[in-house]
Amino acid sequence: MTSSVEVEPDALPGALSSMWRLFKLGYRHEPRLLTTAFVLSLLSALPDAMVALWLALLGKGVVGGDDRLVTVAAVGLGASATLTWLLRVISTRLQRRFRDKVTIALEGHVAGLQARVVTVAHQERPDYLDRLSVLRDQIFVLDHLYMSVFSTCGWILRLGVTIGLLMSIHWSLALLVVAALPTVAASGWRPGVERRVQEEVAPYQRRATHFYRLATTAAPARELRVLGFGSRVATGRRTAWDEWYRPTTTARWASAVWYTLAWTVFGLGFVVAVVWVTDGLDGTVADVLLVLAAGGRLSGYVGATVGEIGFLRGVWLDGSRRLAWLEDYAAVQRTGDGPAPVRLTDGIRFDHVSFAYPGARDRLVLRDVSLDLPAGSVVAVVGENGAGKSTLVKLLAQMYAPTAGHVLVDGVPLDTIDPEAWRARVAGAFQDFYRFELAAQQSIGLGDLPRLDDPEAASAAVTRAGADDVVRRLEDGLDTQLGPHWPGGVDLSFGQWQKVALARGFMREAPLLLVLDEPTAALDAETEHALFERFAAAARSDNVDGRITVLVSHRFSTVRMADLIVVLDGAEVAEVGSHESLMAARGKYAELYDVQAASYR
Ligand SMILES: Nc1ncnc2c1ncn2[C@@H]1O[C@H](COP(=O)(O)OP(=O)(O)OP(=O)(O)O)[C@@H](O)[C@H]1O
Repeated sequence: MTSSVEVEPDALPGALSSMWRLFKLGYRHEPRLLTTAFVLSLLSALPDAMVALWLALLGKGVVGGDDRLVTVAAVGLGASATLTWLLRVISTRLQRRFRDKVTIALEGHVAGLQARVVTVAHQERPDYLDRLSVLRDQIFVLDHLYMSVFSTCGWILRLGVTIGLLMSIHWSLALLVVAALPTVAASGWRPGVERRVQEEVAPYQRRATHFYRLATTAAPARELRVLGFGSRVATGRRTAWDEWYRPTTTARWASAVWYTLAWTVFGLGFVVAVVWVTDGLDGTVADVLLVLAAGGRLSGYVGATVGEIGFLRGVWLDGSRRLAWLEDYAAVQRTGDGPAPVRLTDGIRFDHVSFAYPGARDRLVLRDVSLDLPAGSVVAVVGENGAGKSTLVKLLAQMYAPTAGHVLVDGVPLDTIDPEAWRARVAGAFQDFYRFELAAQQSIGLGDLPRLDDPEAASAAVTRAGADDVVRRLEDGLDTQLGPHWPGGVDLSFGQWQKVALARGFMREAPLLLVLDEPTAALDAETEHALFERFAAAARSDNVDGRITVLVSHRFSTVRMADLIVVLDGAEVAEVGSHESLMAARGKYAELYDVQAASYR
């Protein structure tokens, strides 16, 4: 068992180890394609690198009048050209196949990892979102890493052959590579600088994208028009875009200057080498031709190697490091492995629980909360907006672990229980529910995966959620496709979607914890009241498992029927008790109740 959900690997893992992990992943999915693509990309490098040798031999043959040598060199040149083309075509086709297949595997892997993380911090923390945005939005580019590594190896092989050819004239010509070192150094250093700048300004890029979506998608379209802030959105996008673009281009321009300086050094070195072979070594025509051909190609190869390594470090490697980080993150998030209880006998206890959201550690959202939720009870949580009600519910559902203190289930710390086992015994509906645009049967059945396609279970859940009227109006009943974006799909009103979400929350028949976090906010007060009356009655009569129902609501007419009411105020528990005892105490609850009751008079 690992210790805590709060262990978070903050730094991105090393580049080489991340790349190695990505290769192992590719090999696991496509061993043969990966190996063949790699070997072919090496093979296709060889004939190209040999061209310098054939040119030198051709020159020597022509100058010395050696027809045999001319023929050999000409055949060599022809064969090199043909093989370079042929191997490149085959290798490109193969690589494309490998990329298609590995992209599908990678997408599945990343989606699986993100869904497997037991907490939701990585989807709520801005710094993690920035880190993961590349993986989420551009997962398809990760497969370029493989190609980039293959090409880099190909270019390095060409470089090796070319240096060997130069050394066949004189060993010191290998020093030409030293003149290329500044270009290598620049390509190792500048992409890192550019990447850091990009990471710094990533929030602006996300904001620009957010504004773009605001301006171009259907959901905010009505408010955008009625409130008339369309032009503000456009200006906001422009500003965010500038905030992203300016530092990015400055860094790119600085890189361009450094690269130019580095290449100037190489150019000078090349000129010195040619002059030295001609004058210093009194080289033959073949030597001069070889140093010209090989040296010229050397610059091309160094350029390509450096460019490829730059891409590799700047883009592709970065993606693999993010993926490795996500893998580590998902791995340490595994928490308790203990079984979930079969039934609750005592209940759930908050023992001096404090909580601050990751990324905002200095702001306690819950402070030293101690609370007993007795088995079999209906508990209502009330408090003003932002008081911490939903956060309390998130801790109960193990979306987060407390920053301090413990949540105990029948005396057992919740973080020692396997989150999946615990969540299998949790059911509920939330105010920020998701509209699953599937057939109604599945949109509801998702609430209990093993019974996804079970119409009887879905119908029972619909009745429990008081959503019969919604299903009755659907032309094909539970078989109706929901969501206007799909063929034959119907859209529902917000309240109807909320009832579908509520039915989904009621799919599980014997949860130990039923969480209702303002799931009926869009329904009228009377409907909500009637619904909760039924829930409360069911919780009291048919509750052999000691199920605890936790209800978050702003409506006191609903809240008053709970056995226990918890009043949160400023991150702390202000009061706990039944409606009657809290009214008698004339504290915060009575004050809030009276305000609401007065508005109904
Ligand atoms: N993911 C998050 N990251 C950082 N802070 C958060 C996050 N979610 C909520 N908060 C903050 O925690 C505080 C409590 O939020 P919470 O959603 O628990 O309140 P609530 O009582 O449910 O409010 P409401 O009645 O409006 O739903 C708020 O100040 C909110 O800004």
